[in-house]
Amino acid sequence: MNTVESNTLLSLSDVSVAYGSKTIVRHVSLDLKKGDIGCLLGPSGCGKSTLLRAIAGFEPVSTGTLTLAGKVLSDKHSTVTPDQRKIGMVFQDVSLFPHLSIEKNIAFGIKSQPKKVIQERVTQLLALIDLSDYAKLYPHQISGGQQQRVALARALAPKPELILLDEPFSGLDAKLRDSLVPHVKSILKKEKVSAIMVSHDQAEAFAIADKVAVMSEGNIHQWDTAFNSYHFPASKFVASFVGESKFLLGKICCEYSVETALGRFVKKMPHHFKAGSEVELLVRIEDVTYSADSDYSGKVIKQDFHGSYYKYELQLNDGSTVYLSTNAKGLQQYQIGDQVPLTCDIENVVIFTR
Ligand SMILES: Nc1ncnc2c1ncn2[C@@H]1O[C@H](COP(=O)(O)OP(=O)(O)OP(=O)(O)O)[C@@H](O)[C@H]1O
Repeated sequence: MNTVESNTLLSLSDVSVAYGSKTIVRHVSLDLKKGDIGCLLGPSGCGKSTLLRAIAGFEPVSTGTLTLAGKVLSDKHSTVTPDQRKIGMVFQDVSLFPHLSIEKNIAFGIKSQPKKVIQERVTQLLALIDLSDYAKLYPHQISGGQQQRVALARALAPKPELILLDEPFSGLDAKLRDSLVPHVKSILKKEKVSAIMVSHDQAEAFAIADKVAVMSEGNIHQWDTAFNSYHFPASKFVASFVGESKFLLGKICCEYSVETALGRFVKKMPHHFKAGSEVELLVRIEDVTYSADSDYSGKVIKQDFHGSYYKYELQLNDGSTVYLSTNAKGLQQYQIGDQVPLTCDIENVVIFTR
């Protein structure tokens, strides 16, 4: 067995999942390394939870093989039951046992173990989630964020090989989420447990995950680091779902460059389009800036206030549009219909077929 294989904890090979005759997850393959956190990221209804439920063992696979630590959990012929999978789960609605104290909630999955072992593990987990002083309280006496940490500790108690988190932060307000996401990440890393989380929020996925699977309509478009998903999107869907971006109409000039309404852009590596091909070029909001003496300009067709910045949508002379953001403290603000001089500076030129 080579190093790559021995480092793999969870492996999905050509996995499909169907409800009756309706296929929801389509031929998905991915490997998750031991200790890594993966995130299934995609719009509502794309099949994230269905895939998570198949990993947990609540849904059978209709094609492919799912293995954990080299052991087949599901294939077309057999399936290991959820309780035999050594997988812990944390759901969006925390579902702690209301009649049990925090420490008894955490101990729930290990109650058949010797008393001393239970005590040690619960004490260790209470410290890990920063709730050592809350052991005797009941779920209704602690906040939503604290309840979510207890749910995580309860799932971690039996030392599962993998933790599955289904939208664990979506019931929480934005500020609490911002502080809880890095906290949960550090808990998972300290426990050295691998995890797969489901999210439809890019910022949340990027903040927690080592690898992100960008999904739509049951397909994984890209299973990669957050950095690569952002800077080297594998498909137009990934490019548009991750980050704030638009696509410029373009025409290929030679093997390195493309001509657009905001000038010519040159790739570092040759592309594979024929000269003359009509294409689309990814332009992120941060690529476009105001530039007083530019030869290029766009007309403001939309304006949104985001507190610290304004976001404008500008139409170029060929009909394509780009985003521009300006610091809301600045004096320079534009009205609908204003013509704004622009430059566009793109670090990694990403081109798609039109
Ligand atoms: N038990 C079920 N029986 C039949 N269809 C289902 C079942 N559960 C989910 N679906 C359908 O499968 C599709 C994918 O649902 P799923 O919950 O996996 O998506 P999701 O990406 O997790 O969405 P969300 O972010 O809204 O939770 C949806 O069209 C949904 O209606």
